[in-house]
Amino acid sequence: MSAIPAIELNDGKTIPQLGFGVWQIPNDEVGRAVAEAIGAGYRSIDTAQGYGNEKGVGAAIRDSGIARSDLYITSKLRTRDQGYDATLKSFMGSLDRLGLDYLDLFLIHWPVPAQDKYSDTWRAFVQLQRDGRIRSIGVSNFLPEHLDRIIGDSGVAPAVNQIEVHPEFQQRDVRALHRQHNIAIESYSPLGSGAALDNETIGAIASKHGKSPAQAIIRWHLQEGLIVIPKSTHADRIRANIDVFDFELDADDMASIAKLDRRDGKVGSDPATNNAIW
Ligand SMILES: NC(=O)C1=CN([C@@H]2O[C@H](COP(=O)(O)OP(=O)(O)OC[C@H]3O[C@@H](n4cnc5c(N)ncnc54)[C@H](OP(=O)(O)O)[C@@H]3O)[C@@H](O)[C@H]2O)C=CC1
Ligand SMILES: O=C1CO[C@H](CO)[C@@H](O)[C@@H]1O
Repeated sequence: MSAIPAIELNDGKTIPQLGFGVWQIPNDEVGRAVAEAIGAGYRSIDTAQGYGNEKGVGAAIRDSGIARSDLYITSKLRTRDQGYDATLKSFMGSLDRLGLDYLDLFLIHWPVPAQDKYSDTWRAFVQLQRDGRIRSIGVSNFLPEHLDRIIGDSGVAPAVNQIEVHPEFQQRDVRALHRQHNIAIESYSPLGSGAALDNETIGAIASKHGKSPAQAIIRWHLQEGLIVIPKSTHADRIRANIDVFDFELDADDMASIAKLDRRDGKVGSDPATNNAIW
């Protein structure tokens, strides 16, 4: 089993570059998937309050027998709990459901500009980090204007912005801006929620290396310096998605994938307008 590389964050902490996402895995099924993932060598798990499966994730990590310090657990604050006091309370709910006394990473799930609470919410995140309850604090689905506002108001830049990135939606201009603030990008829906797996170019590159399309795409994220959190409920796919450290995409492969970027390649919601209950 190859070691998963670590990415250094702007707060001096590190995060495994490859983790396991659990969106759409029900609470009573997530334990089996997380156990498979940990057995396969994943150490980082990405959940969210809105996924409704923090309890199942917590039980699985306790049952795994892996030391807490060797695991990296991320959750995300749901939209309806934004605001300074509500955030402090809601975060304790996550710890309780997960059965943990700290999180490695906690993210504001969506900025939801219409409710205009994300700056106060971020101040609560900064406080929770100072109190030692969260190792690293970050955001998700934040656009550059949302980042500017929280950094301006608090003086603290998030360590991570978790956003949609995959070969058909590469966000190269946004990624360049993040590099200026030294904010790491975590690619969500890294396989385009499955949609990017049928791409012919990806298929040809995968065949050339004797790998699957998912493995070729995950390798692309790693070589782009992105943190990547593919999801699967199938044991064979969970294992295959981490078996990506014995090959390398070459410059031609990377150049071909760069051309797959499309303005309309997005599979998730638009952060400027999304007011979903997450
Ligand atoms: N912050 C945010 O707003 C968001 C965060 N996320 C996070 O990102 C994670 C990953 O994104 P997600 O949208 O789930 O989608 P992914 O891009 O990880 O794709 C998952 C889909 O691909 C399939 N799949 C996975 N591996 C393989 C494989 N090796 N071969 C064939 N098919 C495969 C899965 O099917 P199957 O399960 O049947 O194997 C599933 O349908 C989420 O679980 C969540 O943690 C996602 C969306 C938004
Ligand atoms: O985390 C999430 C899972 O996917 C959903 C659909 O794109 C998102 O809305 C949500 O933020």
